[in-house]
Order: sequence, then C-alpha cells, then structure tokens
Amino acid sequence: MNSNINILKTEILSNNWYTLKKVTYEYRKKDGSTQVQQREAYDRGNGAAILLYNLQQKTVILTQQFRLPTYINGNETGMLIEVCAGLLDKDNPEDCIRRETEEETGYQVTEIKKVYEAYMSPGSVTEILYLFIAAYEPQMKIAEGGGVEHEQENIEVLELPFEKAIRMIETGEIKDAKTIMLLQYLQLKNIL
Ligand SMILES: Nc1nc2c(ncn2[C@@H]2O[C@H](COP(=O)(O)OP(=O)(O)O[C@H]3O[C@H](CO)[C@@H](O)[C@H](O)[C@@H]3O)[C@@H](O)[C@H]2O)c(=O)[nH]1
Ligand SMILES: [Mg+2]
Repeated sequence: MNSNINILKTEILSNNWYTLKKVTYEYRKKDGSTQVQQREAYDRGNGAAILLYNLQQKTVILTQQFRLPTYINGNETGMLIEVCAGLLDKDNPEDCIRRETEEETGYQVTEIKKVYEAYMSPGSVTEILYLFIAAYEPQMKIAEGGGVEHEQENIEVLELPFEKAIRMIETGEIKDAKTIMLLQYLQLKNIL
C-alpha cells in the first residue's frame, strides 16, 4: 500500500484477449498537495522466461516466432529471436516455465534456477516476468517442441553457440529484452 495514492476509479477500456484499464487516482505530491491523474495499464497477467544452456557444447537454446507488435513497429519480417517464455495462467512461475520449456523447445529440464524478477514495460504493462536459467543435455530432448497447435504457435527452436548469441545482441539480430538480460546473466556470472 502507498498512502500517497488513492485509487478513485478503474474503467475497463478493452476486455478482449487481455484487459486494458484506465485508472483514475489521487496522487499526493512531496509538498502535500494532491492532484488527480489518469493512466492506462495493459494487463495480460504475468510471465516466465528461461534460458537453456549446455556447458560442454557452450550452446544455448532460443526460439524464433512471429511477433505481431514488433511487425507493426519496424521489425521488417516480424520474426523475433527469444528465450523460451510463456504466460503464467494459474501456475506458479516454476511450474509454468517447466511446461513452456517442454511445449516450446521439447526439452525436459531437471534443475532450474530463478535469477531475476523484472517489470518489462512499467509505464504501460502490468506484467512482472520471472526469469530462469537451466542446464540442458541432448538426452533431455523428449519432443519436437514448436509450441501448442491449438494456440497457433509456430515456434522454431534454435541451438546456437553462446558466443554467436552474444554477438547477435551487438549486431541487433537479437532485440528482445528478456533474452538480452539472460544471455548477459550467463556472461556476467561466467557460467558459459
Ligand atoms: N487469438 C489470440 N491469441 C493470442 C493473443 N495474444 C496472445 N495470444 C496467444 O496466446 C499464447 C500465449 O503464449 P505463451 O507462450 O503463453 O506466451 P508468450 O506470448 O510467449 O509470452 C511470453 O513472452 C512475452 C513477450 O516477451 C512476455 O510478455 C510474456 O511474459 C511471456 O514471457 C500464444 O499462443 C499467442 O499466440 C490475441 O490477442 N489473440
Ligand atoms: Mg511463448
């Protein structure tokens, strides 16, 4: 709770796939005076993401898929390279990311480690993202991956040398924030 904020009204502007809210609230400034503010917030729940890495091969598993919002904002093909990720639904973050890892990459990982929690776009999107890493071995691949058919997911699984993935951040071939954060985490902690 924040005693300087008093929510006055919450309107639903759109409630189609996810929810867009308009919130009116009183904001008490440092000098004690108050002002009424309005802000919109897009609520699509929370999410989890994971970077799979292999210590012997020095490789990582990434995914590639069409992302409409990037397509309408300057990404010519709309294709985006990302770590495996998904929305939480009713799961806790760890169960969610295990399920997503299997669905999207086909790997069944054993130990996973949570490294960060991050608001990815705090001025407009409510989502908090739980970020994980996990070691993978070739024998952990139990399915094709690619995502869930009825959700119309068409996900390509990429296995890349870690050094190449790091270079792809520099060249702009990797432009997704959660992916950059997790690749740099491995680098920062000298894991690969
Ligand atoms: N029909 C329809 N389907 C949608 C819509 N929006 C999303 N979907 C579908 O809902 C599913 C969500 O898939 P997940 O794997 O659970 O989520 P994600 O989109 O990969 O989300 C991950 O990445 C996001 C972008 O970085 C993150 O914001 C999110 O937290 C998560 O990490 C996908 O099949 C997607 O196509 C929509 O407006 N209409
Ligand atoms: Mg996903």
